[in-house]
Amino acid sequence: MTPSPQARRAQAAVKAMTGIGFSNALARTVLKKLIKVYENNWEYIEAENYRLLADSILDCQESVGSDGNRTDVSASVVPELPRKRLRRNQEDSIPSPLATGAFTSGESNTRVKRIKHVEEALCEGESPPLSPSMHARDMHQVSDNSGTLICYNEAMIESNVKNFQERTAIACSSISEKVLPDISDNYHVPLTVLSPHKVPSGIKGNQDRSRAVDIHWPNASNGLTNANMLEAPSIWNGDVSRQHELRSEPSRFQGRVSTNTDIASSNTGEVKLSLTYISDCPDFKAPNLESIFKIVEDRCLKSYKILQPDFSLMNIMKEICQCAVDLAAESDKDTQKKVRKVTPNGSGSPVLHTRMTTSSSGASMALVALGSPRETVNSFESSQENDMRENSAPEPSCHNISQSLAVIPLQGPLLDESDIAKGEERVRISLINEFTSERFPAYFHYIPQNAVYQNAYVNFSLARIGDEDCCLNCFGDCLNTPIPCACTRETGGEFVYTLDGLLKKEFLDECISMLRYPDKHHHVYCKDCPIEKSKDEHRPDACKGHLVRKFVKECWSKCGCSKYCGNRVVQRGIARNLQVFYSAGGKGWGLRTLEELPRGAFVCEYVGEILTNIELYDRTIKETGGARHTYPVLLDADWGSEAGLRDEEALCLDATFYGNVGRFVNHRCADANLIEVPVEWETPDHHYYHLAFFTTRKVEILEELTWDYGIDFEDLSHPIKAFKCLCGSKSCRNRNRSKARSRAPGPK
Ligand SMILES: C[S@@+](CC[C@H](N)C(=O)[O-])C[C@H]1O[C@@H](n2cnc3c(N)ncnc32)[C@H](O)[C@@H]1O
Repeated sequence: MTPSPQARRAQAAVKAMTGIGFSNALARTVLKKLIKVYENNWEYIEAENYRLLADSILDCQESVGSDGNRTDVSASVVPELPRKRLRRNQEDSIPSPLATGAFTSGESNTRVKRIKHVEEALCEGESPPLSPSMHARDMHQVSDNSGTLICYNEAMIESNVKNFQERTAIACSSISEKVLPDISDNYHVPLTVLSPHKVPSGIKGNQDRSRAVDIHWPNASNGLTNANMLEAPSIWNGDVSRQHELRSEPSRFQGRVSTNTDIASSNTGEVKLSLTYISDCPDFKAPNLESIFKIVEDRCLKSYKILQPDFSLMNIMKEICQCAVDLAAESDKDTQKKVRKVTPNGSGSPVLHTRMTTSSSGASMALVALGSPRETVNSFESSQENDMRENSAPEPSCHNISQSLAVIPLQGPLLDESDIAKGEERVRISLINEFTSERFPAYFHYIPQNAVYQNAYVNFSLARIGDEDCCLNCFGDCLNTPIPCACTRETGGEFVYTLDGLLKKEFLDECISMLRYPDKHHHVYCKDCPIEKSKDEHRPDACKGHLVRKFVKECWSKCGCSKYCGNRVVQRGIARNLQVFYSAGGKGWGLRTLEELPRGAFVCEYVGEILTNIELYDRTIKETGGARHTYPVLLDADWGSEAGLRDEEALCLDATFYGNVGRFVNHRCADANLIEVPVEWETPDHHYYHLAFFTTRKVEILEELTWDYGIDFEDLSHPIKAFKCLCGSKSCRNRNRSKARSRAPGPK
């Protein structure tokens, strides 16, 4: 009788096993279990010349412990069904050690196969299928003549390696040809060093909340340190769910190297772009990433006739990130037909925020994608699901060296919809989008007070505050004393606040008039204007003039009054009910009030990083080619009063990366309901001061808060490109170009 196909396959499997020295009985027993567990799915059993079967038999042999006691074969030997075959493509190109006949049996065979098995599990992100009897010492350092292959710490093995992040050491290096003589070198060289706990250099502040990622670009010639290699698996953690082969055009170098470029995204929202070299040439060295970028840029400039002088591959990378964001938002729009109200704990829409930062040294870069990882994946899910199971992301392994660019999401919620200020303000400030699927604004770090970025000279010292600049002998509330204290010197011997904490009418009127009708007010002209210098350092134009602004001077720590003194309004922070909301009409996110505000009410400060003018220039021009809208505000209220302002004294506030709710206030030409007023307290020196928003009129509940950025929409030479104004004001300067006026360079 002709054996059934199933029987024929079983016979072949057993024959293969006896052929390499296993007993017929054991092979049959284990095979039976495998067939059962894998539900007759022979594909797994037959793969790589029955590698799974061979490994299971080896484990079975070991499970007959050193004490001679046999453990239950079904429980301990047969591995669980594999969840995903992440490296199938690569494995296909690598002959199985069994197939090559490189190993016979015995200890070295067992060891190498185990290594391979563990290594495969690493790449798949599964816990390595260590048998319970495997001794920690076996894996603590598995090495042979070729050097260290894999190291685990004992604790991890004992806990059956549940979590890769608990791993303290996994070091990989190439398996030498002595060990795997016929394995083609498959260079999958990581260009990146990924650490989810590092903050990009150049970014200061609360570092552990930021949880951004540093991506370094080591020279391939330097190679990766083992430490570098340690981190990659924990990030990918095996749940790569989606992979797109962007291009699979093997470009032949010296006839023996081909490359693959893949994009993969994981269930946790990571996006990984990887460039894989496949070479059978033993001397092949992966090139340095910067050189690759340079060549690609040159080629693009030539072949694609790209004209922008600031074209760079990094910008293209940023574009890719931006497209991912747009696509995610688009795809969500399609799936959500109705507008949804975002509730604090509600499940939101897919959104991926991207941001790039460059360190001042330029040696490292970070591409950070932020958002709701699960949802990000959802946005891609429907169409490509099956592809992803088949084509999985190549992962670094002992015989693979990988080069990759990775976009890593921050873990956990980034912005809290119930309080975007993260508890940093006296009041909660909620966030809502009733119009689009965008759940959060682009990433920024909330700070309630200004913070120096790097070089700005901001010196707060009690010694620098003279007796004439504080009210040492006051007590309680200065506003209640019959004679105005020394702190009113700046404002002509009068407090500018009413007993209700509002700006007095006369003071407010003058501030408004100054900004709305600048030509009627006094200007000063710098000898060496920092703005003009930042445009052209060697041949700066003459200063266009700066308004001499009116300052509010609040009492402070050196004063004798209490913290609740009526002359301390801005420094006590936000007291009104505000909300960040998605504004209709194309202006993006904005700020509105949830309570009625009287005229002259303090709303919030404009908080950001304190930068020197040069730093601002570097940030906006050198790093982004001027294409990005940042949020800089010049602190030029007193620039003209000093000849030869030093760079570290010509300051501005940039709320792009760090800021408070002030960064959401949109622009309105001429008749905005907020006005920015310079306020000093910690220093009498006007290089640095606070910018506080006060209402110019009564503002209704839910009304959007706006201020006039002072943009000259006609000044096309300004380094920071203006946007197309959608303020809707009758006096919009962008629409009535002839009426456009120049105030401070904009956006201010
Ligand atoms: C300080 S931010 C305001 C918050 C911003 N809307 C957001 O979504 O983050 C300034 C940016 O908002 C947009 N914007 C503000 N006012 C606008 C207006 N009147 N018309 C069009 N866009 C505006 C511009 O993109 C500008 O660069």
